[in-house]
Amino acid sequence: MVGCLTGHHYNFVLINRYRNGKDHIGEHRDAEKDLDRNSPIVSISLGQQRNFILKHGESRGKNKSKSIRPVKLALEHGSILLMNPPTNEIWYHSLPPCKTAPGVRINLTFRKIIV
Ligand SMILES: O=C(O)CCC(=O)C(=O)O
Ligand SMILES: [Fe+2]
Repeated sequence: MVGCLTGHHYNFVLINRYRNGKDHIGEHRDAEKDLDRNSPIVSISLGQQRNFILKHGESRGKNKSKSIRPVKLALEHGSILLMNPPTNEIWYHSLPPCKTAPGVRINLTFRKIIV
């Protein structure tokens, strides 16, 4: 299904389970060894809605060289988010804690690894 929707093939799925709003993931770029940089990364969200934040790599920290505003996306149940290349090279992403989110969220990310 994800392959049909996006026109790409994936051979790796990472599943994250966030028990409640305390569980979170800090700013990062996806950096699996041998991740195919030409393939989109597809994220499917199930359960509790949470915010997903994208921060431009040059607009982070004390020595930032640009002032590009972060992008906040509310990932609701059943949503599909595509990070097309080169998004993951340029932007960092995170799922911050959220006090008002009591429920469980499951996230699946489909990726392509060069084998
Ligand atoms: O849960 C999410 O929406 C993001 C997960 C993520 O960034 C990751 O597993 O690398
Ligand atoms: Fe990630």
